[in-house]
Amino acid sequence: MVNKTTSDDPSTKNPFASSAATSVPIPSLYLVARYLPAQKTRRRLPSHPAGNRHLVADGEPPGPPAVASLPVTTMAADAKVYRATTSAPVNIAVVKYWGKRDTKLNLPTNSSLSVTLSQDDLRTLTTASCATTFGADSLTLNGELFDISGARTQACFRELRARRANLEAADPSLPRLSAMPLKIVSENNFPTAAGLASSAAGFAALVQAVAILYELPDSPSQLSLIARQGSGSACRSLFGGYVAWRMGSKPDGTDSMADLVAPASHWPEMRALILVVSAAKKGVSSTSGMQQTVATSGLFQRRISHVVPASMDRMEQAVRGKDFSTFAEVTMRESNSFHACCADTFPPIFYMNDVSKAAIRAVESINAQAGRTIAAYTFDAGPNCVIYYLNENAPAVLGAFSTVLGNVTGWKSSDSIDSVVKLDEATACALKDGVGRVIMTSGDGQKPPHAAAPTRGAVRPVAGWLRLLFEVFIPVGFPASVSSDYAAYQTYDSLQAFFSTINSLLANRALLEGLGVGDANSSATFAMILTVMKDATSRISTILFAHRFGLMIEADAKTYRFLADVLNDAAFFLELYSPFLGPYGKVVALCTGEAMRAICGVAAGASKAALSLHFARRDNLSELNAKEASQETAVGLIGLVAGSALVQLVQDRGAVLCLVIALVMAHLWMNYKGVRCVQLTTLNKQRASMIFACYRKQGVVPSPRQVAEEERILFWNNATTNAKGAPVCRVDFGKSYTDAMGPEGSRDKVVVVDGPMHTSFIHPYAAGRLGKIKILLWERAEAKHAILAWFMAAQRASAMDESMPHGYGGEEGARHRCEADKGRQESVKHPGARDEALWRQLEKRGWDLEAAALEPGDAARLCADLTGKQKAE
Ligand SMILES: Nc1ncnc2c1ncn2[C@@H]1O[C@H](COP(=O)(O)OP(=O)(O)OP(=O)(O)O)[C@@H](O)[C@H]1O
Ligand SMILES: C[C@@](O)(CCOP(=O)(O)OP(=O)(O)O)CC(=O)O
Repeated sequence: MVNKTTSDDPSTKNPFASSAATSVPIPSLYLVARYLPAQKTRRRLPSHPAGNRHLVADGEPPGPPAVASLPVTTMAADAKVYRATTSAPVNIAVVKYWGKRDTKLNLPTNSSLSVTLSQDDLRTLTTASCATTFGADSLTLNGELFDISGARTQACFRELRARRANLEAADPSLPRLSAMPLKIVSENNFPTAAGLASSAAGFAALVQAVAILYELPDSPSQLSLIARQGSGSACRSLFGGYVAWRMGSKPDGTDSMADLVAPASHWPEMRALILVVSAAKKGVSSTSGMQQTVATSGLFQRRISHVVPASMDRMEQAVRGKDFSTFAEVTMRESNSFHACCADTFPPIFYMNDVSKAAIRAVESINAQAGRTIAAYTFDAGPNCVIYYLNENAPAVLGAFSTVLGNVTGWKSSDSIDSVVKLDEATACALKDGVGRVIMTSGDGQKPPHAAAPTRGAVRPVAGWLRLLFEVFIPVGFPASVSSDYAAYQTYDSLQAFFSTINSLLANRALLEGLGVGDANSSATFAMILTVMKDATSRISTILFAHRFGLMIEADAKTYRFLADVLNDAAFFLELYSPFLGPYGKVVALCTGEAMRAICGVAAGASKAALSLHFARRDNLSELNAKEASQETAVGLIGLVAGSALVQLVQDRGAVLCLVIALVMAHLWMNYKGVRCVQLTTLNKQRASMIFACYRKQGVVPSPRQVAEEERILFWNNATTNAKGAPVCRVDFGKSYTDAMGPEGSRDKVVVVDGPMHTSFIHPYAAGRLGKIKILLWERAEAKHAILAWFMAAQRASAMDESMPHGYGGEEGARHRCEADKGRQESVKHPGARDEALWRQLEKRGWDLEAAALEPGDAARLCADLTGKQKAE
């Protein structure tokens, strides 16, 4: 698969050219290989809006990751720039590599084992190019030229060139890339040389990018032999998941390579929290530090002969058996053993500082309070702490740290953060002072895209195609990068798109017939007028609907998403039957159908945007939208093929009608199932009422999933019921003071009650007529106040009946409540809107208390004037 591009091609603009600390999700469509005419690449690329600090002399920033390059046959070899891009993950060892037995070949004194971290959060992005016109080999790292004369980089270049040269010798038609100078441009989106394994991701990406460029057929293990020579730990970054580097015993190092212990999918619950204590370059590099240890530490000898072999065995078993407690114990012991050897080096090396030690104390305290090992710390050659934990323990582990480090950057959703674990004062202070940033990530690190380039005409293995399909249609980092309801919703959404495509084919045929195609009595002028009218109706409907309902869609996204398709299907029927109507009937049917479709377009677009916002968990909204479009397009294509066959087969009107009815049913059913499984966490009127009713009855807040199961998609009855279960009141937000007070004649019956940041206007209940509570929020009220006001109104309404027409809001209600409370013990008091327990549970259950979904539309606010009276704006 070849993409011939020029620098004018937008895809050559660097989507990643941002500051080194920025974390940008990596697109997973890796099939990009580029052959650029040299004169074109010399033109500067347009500047990146965020600044082009990473653009290099000839405008070749890293582009999107790639896996394959194919030979170019149309241009003279010396007129081209060959280029490939890839990305590689960071790995953090749980059994540490420390010490070399051969410094030239980078052969270790012990085996090691690591967890590959997610590329969504930490990655190196590298572009390798070669051209005869390049002056010499070069490496630009994070925007600056980097010295590549070192033996390790040279060893990588040499090995890679030798392998390419072998390919060229076997097939003389291949361009002689091995003879061309190499230009490497690389970016790390995390601190370099600060003990966060930048050399691992850096050399893995370099080797992989050149391997792709050279189309080397080598496996990751074979490439790990080369990456190892750049930096030992880099050999493990050529794999995702849990990876061992076997030390080997051969003097030439041909058996010192990495292999996969278990893929990330084997233990996908693994998470990592990194406390960035220092992003500065460390004082003693790993390379020199480990050799000082080898030369001077007595402890080190025991480590390599006894400690590590035992650790490797235990760790491999722990990973295979998904035994976190052993995994954690070995991880922490290993980190301690490695740093003890550093301290035993003469002169001693200290990579950890007081903040690192506070992090260790924090982890110990978390484990002690949990009563079992739920977190494990480890430190590479620097003070930054990596804490491994399982997703199920995220609340306890993250909660403990977020309580003290809540103000540093890097926290993702606070959904599951619950601070049950408390850190002692001294530990908390040390962490607060010393941790500058956190990185929340997981052990689902993807390996770099595989370099084995398919030769032309070669058959891609089935697994490869499946992976490619997965990457094209599924968001990067799935399932962690999306909410848990994403997969189910998208499945139903794709199915509904399939049925809808077939339906639209049938409707289109009817539409053409409606316009007069195949009708000898119809004229082109009639068809044109009809088209113009349809178009005008569509545009006007779009504008009117967007104006009237635009603000309401987000709060009731599920309802509007479903309604959109109901309208769409109604439009199908109108179009389908338009050919049987007279000219005026046709005009009315087709224009109405068009208006419905226009409204469907606005409602579906806006509600989909709200749903995507809910699904996106890693700032990946745009990617989700793009993937959604891809999914729908692909399903639409399949639908087109199936539909075309059906349209041919089914011509009879009766059969068409039956088919359309069946398809519409299937389409609506899929839609209904789709929206049903979405577990929105915002509190709209229905969800807020359901939650509060449940809390009042049972003292517990239901989860978003439980609410989603019960929630009405259409026809929600918004009347609040009283203790006897009779509907007594409607609660709503007032549009203005006049609206809240009601008509002049009945204002004397309205009871006005102030609450926290809101005022309720209570219109009494009477037999046969529902009461009404209108809420006006005060100026500066926030989403939480709106929710509280809603709960308080529901609570007031719950006591309404003939004897208490204003519920708890009126005098009689207040008296009643006081007496009732006096007679009751504290413990049996009815749960109420202001209970701390309610708000704690709301947060714990993951409800979003910051989103203003209760007050769709233009919200009115009360503000106090100078005389102290209140008025609505
Ligand atoms: N993107 C990159 N491309 C090529 N080389 C890189 C890249 N990033 C880092 N390196 C190399 O790795 C070196 C840093 O390695 P070093 O071992 O000192 O730190 P680290 O890997 O961040 O920490 P540790 O290995 O202790 O976890 C850099 O000086 C550079 O030579
Ligand atoms: C502490 C470590 O991170 C050491 C990493 O050392 P490097 O791989 O950076 O060393 P060189 O081979 O000299 O480049 C432990 C580990 O990753 O296993």
